[in-house]
Amino acid sequence: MIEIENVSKIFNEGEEQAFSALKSVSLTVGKGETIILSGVSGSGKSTLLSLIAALDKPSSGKIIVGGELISKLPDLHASAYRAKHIGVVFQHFNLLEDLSVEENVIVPLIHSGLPLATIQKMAQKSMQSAAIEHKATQSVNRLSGGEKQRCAIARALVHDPELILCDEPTANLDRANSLKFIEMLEMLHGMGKTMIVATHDPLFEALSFVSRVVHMEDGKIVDNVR
Ligand SMILES: Nc1ncnc2c1ncn2[C@@H]1O[C@H](COP(=O)(O)OP(=O)(O)OP(=O)(O)O)[C@@H](O)[C@H]1O
Repeated sequence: MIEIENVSKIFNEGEEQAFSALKSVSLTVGKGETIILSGVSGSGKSTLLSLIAALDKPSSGKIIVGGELISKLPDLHASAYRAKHIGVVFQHFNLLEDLSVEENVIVPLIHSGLPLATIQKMAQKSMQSAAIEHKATQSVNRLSGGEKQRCAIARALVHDPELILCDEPTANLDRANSLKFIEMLEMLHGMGKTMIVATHDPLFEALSFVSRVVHMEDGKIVDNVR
């Protein structure tokens, strides 16, 4: 599903403040695998996720997702690739606070060209999967942290992506909500989704549905434990 070959990322390349955030990283992730990316703050986890999501491009190396070379996609194609294949859940949820839950959830479908009734049905289904449909009409700014996270999950799932990327998804959740989030990941794993979760959270250690913990240090993968 994902092949990452000798990927390096240098920020501010060629300038005095050039910084090498990823150093020749190689990783293969099979379809349906759940991978934990671990490592201290600054080790390169978010940078790697953003390259897989084609939100940024590597300085060198290749990233192939589902047979498509995404490391060189022009921006327009990169957003089409995300809209079709990727769901992303961020630490800070990245929701539009003044809009309702349902309005946030349909954002990824705005340019899909699908009829409104279809979009509303897809949003309904996704909000049900994420257990947030009872708050559909409520503004996001009045939700609790756990509810915001469930709204973010509903938005990430609305277009039924095969690949789900999570960046520190439980950093702003209490233990009970973190455990609920993990249950949801397990359900998505059962649906055959491929998932990569960057986290420091010890709750993710030794989960039965996780196939590997990939440990990063200083821009490199130092351990790839099955
Ligand atoms: N746009 C940028 N310009 C310059 N340096 C950057 C940029 N983005 C990230 N970096 C640097 O790259 C390194 C890796 O950052 P990254 O966000 O990938 O780490 P991380 O492992 O995800 O950390 P955290 O757990 O804190 O999110 C850090 O030292 C960071 O300061």
